[in-house]
Amino acid sequence: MPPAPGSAPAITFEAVRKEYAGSVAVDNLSLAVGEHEMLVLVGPSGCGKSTTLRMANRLVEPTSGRILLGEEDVTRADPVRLRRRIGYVIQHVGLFPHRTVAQNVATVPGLLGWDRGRTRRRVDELLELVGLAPDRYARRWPHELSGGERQRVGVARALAADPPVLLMDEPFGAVDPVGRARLQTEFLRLQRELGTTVMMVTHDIDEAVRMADRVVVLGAGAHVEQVAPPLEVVARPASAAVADLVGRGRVARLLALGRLERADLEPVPDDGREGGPGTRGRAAPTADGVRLGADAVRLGAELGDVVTVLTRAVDARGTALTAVPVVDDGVVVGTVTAQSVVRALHRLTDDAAGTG
Ligand SMILES: Nc1ncnc2c1ncn2[C@@H]1O[C@H](COP(=O)(O)OP(=O)(O)OP(=O)(O)O)[C@@H](O)[C@H]1O
Repeated sequence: MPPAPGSAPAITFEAVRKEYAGSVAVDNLSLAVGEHEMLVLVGPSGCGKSTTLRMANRLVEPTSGRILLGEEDVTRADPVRLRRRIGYVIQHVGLFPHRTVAQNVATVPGLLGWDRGRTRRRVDELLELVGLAPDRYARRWPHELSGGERQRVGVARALAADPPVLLMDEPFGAVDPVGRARLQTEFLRLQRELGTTVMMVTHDIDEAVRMADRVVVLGAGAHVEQVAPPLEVVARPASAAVADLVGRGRVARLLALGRLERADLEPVPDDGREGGPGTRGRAAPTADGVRLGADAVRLGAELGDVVTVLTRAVDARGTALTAVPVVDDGVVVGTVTAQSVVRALHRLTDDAAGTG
């Protein structure tokens, strides 16, 4: 979610600059992460993503500018205390090899001086949350886990003391594509449930558009090319650099993010026999060219799902149908064809260019 009007952002970067030995990694970054927001930074290698993230928990000190956590200036906060309030997950999760899964997850509660009972309950709860049954996993050692399981333990460890803010640097980078998609979905569920504010770094635009409330596309020196919800970044790239990043597979991404609207639909055909002019709007009519039932799609459906239904729809004789009814609240409100999907793609992209 973008920051709610009037509420203080969870993290604010104000004209932040970072130089390493005279070379500029982050030039002049101003950015705000809303409370409970999932903000994803994406951009080419070396553009300053990790440096940006690491300045928020003072693993890296800014050369100039301010970073606020809520209203507190992190550059003045005690770094150790700060890091207990901010969870941090990195690609190769960095579990302590000589500590069990439970001991790893209990790291921050231990530092905070929680008693054993409370810590144990929290560890079990967190392991359940990330899908690792405590009785099977709590006593295992990191080397006895798969890469995906290690990553889950890393997430559980970062969330153990329920930090309001979580920083994640390529958290799923080391996991295979199938495991990765599952972890992304589960992580999003967890983040929504806990309301954690997350700032995440990835170089994978698909991961960014899949997970973010807002995507931040960065160029060299952490120059902000665009900050917008995923659909807008894909449909309306704000610069050539963003267009480049989303260019390959853009249509597939638009299909995954865009939804079917009334303006995209064709009328219900009026064949003069069945229903006549009154066909439209009636629940489940049957008319030639429009077969209702399994092949209807909902208004608001994901465009990709609409295409799937369209490519599979056949009539009683097995002949491919070119139009599929669209239902809203149990009422047929029109039909969708390949042409309607193309129209929807134009709507999404033309709107952006201010021409549609
Ligand atoms: N400790 C350091 N000392 C000197 N230069 C550094 C240091 N850390 C990063 N840099 C440089 O700062 C720039 C930004 O690095 P950073 O790791 O923030 O980029 P990134 O966008 O996260 O890259 P990647 O996607 O490859 O991880 C790079 O040019 C990098 O070489």
